[in-house]
Amino acid sequence: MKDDNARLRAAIDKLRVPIYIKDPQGRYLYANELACELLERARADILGRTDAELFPPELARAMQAHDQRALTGREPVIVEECVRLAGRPEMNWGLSIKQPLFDEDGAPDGVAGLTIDITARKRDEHELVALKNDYAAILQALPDPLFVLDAEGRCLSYRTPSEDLLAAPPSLFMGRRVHEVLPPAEAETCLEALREAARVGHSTGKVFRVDAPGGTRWFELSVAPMARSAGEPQRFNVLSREITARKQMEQALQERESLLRAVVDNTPVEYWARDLQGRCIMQNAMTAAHWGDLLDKRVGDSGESAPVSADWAESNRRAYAGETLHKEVEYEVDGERRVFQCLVAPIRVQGEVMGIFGFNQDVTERKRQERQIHELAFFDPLTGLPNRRLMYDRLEHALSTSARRGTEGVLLLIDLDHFKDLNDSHGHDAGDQLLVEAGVRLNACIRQGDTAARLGGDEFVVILEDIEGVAQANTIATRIGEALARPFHLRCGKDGERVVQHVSASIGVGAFGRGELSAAELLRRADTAMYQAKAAGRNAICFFDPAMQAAVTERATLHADLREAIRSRQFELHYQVQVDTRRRPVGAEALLRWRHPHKGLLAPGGFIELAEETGLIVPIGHWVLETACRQLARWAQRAQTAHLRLAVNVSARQFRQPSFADEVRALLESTGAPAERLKLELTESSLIEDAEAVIERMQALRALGIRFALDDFGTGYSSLAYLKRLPLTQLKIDQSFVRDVMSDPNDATIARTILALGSNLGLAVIAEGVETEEQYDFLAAQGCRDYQGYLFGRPVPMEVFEAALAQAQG
Ligand SMILES: Nc1nc2c(ncn2[C@@H]2O[C@@H]3COP(=O)(O)O[C@H]4[C@@H](O)[C@H](n5cnc6c(=O)[nH]c(N)nc65)O[C@@H]4COP(=O)(O)O[C@H]3[C@H]2O)c(=O)[nH]1
Repeated sequence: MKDDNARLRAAIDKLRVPIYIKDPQGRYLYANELACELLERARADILGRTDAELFPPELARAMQAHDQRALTGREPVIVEECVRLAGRPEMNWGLSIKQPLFDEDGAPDGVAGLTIDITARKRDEHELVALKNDYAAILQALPDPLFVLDAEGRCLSYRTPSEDLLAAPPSLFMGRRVHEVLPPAEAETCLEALREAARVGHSTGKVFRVDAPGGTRWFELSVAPMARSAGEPQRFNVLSREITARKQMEQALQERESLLRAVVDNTPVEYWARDLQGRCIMQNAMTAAHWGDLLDKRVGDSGESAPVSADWAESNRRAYAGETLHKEVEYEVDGERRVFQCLVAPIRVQGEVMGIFGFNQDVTERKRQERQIHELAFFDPLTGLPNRRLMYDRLEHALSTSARRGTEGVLLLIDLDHFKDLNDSHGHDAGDQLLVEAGVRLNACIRQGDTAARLGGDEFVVILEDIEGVAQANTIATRIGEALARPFHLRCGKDGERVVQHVSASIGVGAFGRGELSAAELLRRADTAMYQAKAAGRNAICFFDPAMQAAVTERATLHADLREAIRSRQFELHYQVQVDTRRRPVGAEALLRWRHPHKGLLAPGGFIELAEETGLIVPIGHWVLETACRQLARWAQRAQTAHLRLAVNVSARQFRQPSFADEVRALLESTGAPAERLKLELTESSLIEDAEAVIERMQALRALGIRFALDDFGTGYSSLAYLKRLPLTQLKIDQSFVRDVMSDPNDATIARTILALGSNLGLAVIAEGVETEEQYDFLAAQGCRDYQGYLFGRPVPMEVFEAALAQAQG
């Protein structure tokens, strides 16, 4: 027995639980090894001491109080105590059991105690409490309802900041499965969220809807499975967030986008939009039809031609920079050129450019219709010429321009003679053909900028702007009359029988540019003149203005007389002597005269211009050259005259004849005139057109020995560089400079300059129109070597010239 007690005592001593026994006064009677270890004292140091001597006062007081309670209560006291033991910095928790001890008489005999270390459990408990607090705080802060559902979707509990956030009153869903509360499809969505959460650990984004009295409400679920112990059924935390507002916004956006799409897709325009990177982010069906699928592509990726692409790139660049552009472009669609009106503009979000968009509207058809309308409104459908309205418009414009610029113009009113007869005999179709052809001929007779219009029926109007006097008007009117007089080849009847039709025109001319005149008044004048032409037997041109008419008539007469003059050889040549510094005759200039049967001897000033205009100068010039060559040949045979040169004026028109050089060569041959004695006087105007041909022609003649003088030098605009290239031998100072050489310093300077220039270019210079000794002296002082003018002799017939020559030589 004694051994057993000893073994028990040894075992208690070794137990890894602190065990102690105290006497009724609280003195330790026993402390096992671990108790001594924890107090870090030797057993002998502990035994006989009280808690007050071993522990901090507060702990000691508590321990004594527990002991006392056990003794008083006569039953064990179990307390949890927090002890900070020496050598252990952290708090330690112990579960102490205080067993009161009694002697045989039942009197208190002390306390036996043991303490179990519950520090770890206590720490867990603390953490759990903290976690619970956190959880509660999170739940508190949750803006959305949180449900706990089982795997069948039964609501086990819920928590919500407000019942308004619930899809239904709690009474409706608490303890119920989702299928009992929601329509099948929505319930299935919820269950699917639970299944997914069970499978992968969470589920987010599943949306179900509820048709509530106030309208449809949407909820988005976030589901997480709850932790469970073995054998526990699966439960889920389900967060249900109401997203009705977002859904409504999405829906509104979708509706708007659908609306926009519907509009954009059904509007007959191309629509596209690009993001900031230039990629196409939207296109409508029409854009796709024209350009193919552009989505994600940039400008240039869809096979446009380089210029189109460059143009677009530039427009896009400007739109990205914030500009809105409206433009009209033309490009090819399915091999056909079409016109598009385009808008390119920035897409702004809160003021910032986030991309660009554009519309391209195919306006080809509209343009065509507009053109058609314009043509119908302003052009005669038969001939395509401007109609009366457009003619009036142009006439008003011409009148104001001529008033502003001080230029002259005329209006021709043209009526086809006997046109009605053609209509009656060959039908309207033939008449129409003739009118169309007449329109074409009218247009061919006028310059660009002039107007030929059809007033209606067989009446046409031609507006000639900026003309040089009545002569030019008459020339064009005559040309028109001649053009219309050419035969018309028409097809008549069903068989298309060919008919040749001749018509003539009566033309009335009204002039404008001199004083105020309205369009209506001008037209009325032309109309009056046109009736005069009709009255004069048709096929005629009549001018409204009597003075004008007189001038035209006079010109017409002169023209006829000129023709007759050529036929009946009414021309003569007079010769004006040319002298050197010592006033010795060195030659003559042949000058044309016309011995008119009624008007007497006429100087060229009265007819040479008309001869030029009408081309009659060509045969006249030929006669002059031939006569001059004969004269030269005669001079060549006599020693007194063999050295003389003969200068002959050649008009521009005559010189431009391609056959001119051959003609001169043939004349030299046929007459035997010495070429080196012949001098052709050309004016600057003959030389400016078609420079290369002129030079070539001059060189061909120069090669024969013929010399060239440049007449009227200084009055034209020829560049010196060009003149240098011409094979000239002489410059002629125009008489206009010589006339005032003594009184006008400018003319003196010009004369001096021409002389210096001639010397520099190696050209002889002759001064014409020398009338006084002073002029002669001045020119001589400037180095002039040759002269012509009344001072030395007037133009005279050959007999007179030769007599004067003999006298001078004699
Ligand atoms: N006031 C004044 N006048 C003088 C004096 N000396 C000569 N004249 C005139 O000046 C003109 C010189 O001829 P032009 O400059 O070749 O100017 C010529 C020439 O351009 C042209 N012309 C004359 N004959 C012909 C010809 O056969 N063929 C061509 N194509 N044109 C000719 O007609 C123009 C005028 O010829 P004309 O009336 O004969 O007038 C001549 C002549 O009579 C003078 O001291 N004082």
